[in-house]
Amino acid sequence: SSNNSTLYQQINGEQGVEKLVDSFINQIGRDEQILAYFKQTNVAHFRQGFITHLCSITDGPCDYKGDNMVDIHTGMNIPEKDFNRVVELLINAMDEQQIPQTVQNKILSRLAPLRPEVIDI
Ligand code: HEM
Repeated sequence: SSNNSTLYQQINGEQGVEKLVDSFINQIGRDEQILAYFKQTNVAHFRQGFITHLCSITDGPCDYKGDNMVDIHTGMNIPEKDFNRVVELLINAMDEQQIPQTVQNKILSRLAPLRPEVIDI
């Protein structure tokens, strides 16, 4: 059982997080509706920031030092529908990386509280 390991270890550490974020970015690249939000984005910067943030919220050895979620997403006016779509794209990426369902659910439950920091601001 992996009950004694961090969520970060359960997604295969640094290499696992990098692969997951690359799959996620690929998913975004194939979704016109969501891709539109990223038109002005430096993808390399987004990739590194998302990797560090994910490492941090899965109790990995990272300290996310980027802007907070509210500051980053303010002015994007993201509706709930698009938030839900991004969650779907992340699930697709986790499926692609064959992350077990139980582990996926734990990751999603750590992202859920951030919802009000991202939606409609
Ligand atoms: C819980 C959900 C979410 C989390 C945890 C999250 C996290 C992040 C993080 C950590 C970054 C910064 C990466 C960096 O350091 O540059 C970022 C940037 C960004 N996010 Fe989110 N995000 C979420 C939901 C969304 C949604 C739903 C959208 C759009 C539909 C979105 C659009 C963006 C865009 C466009 C950027 C890049 C901003 C820029 O160009 O500087 N995010 N997000």
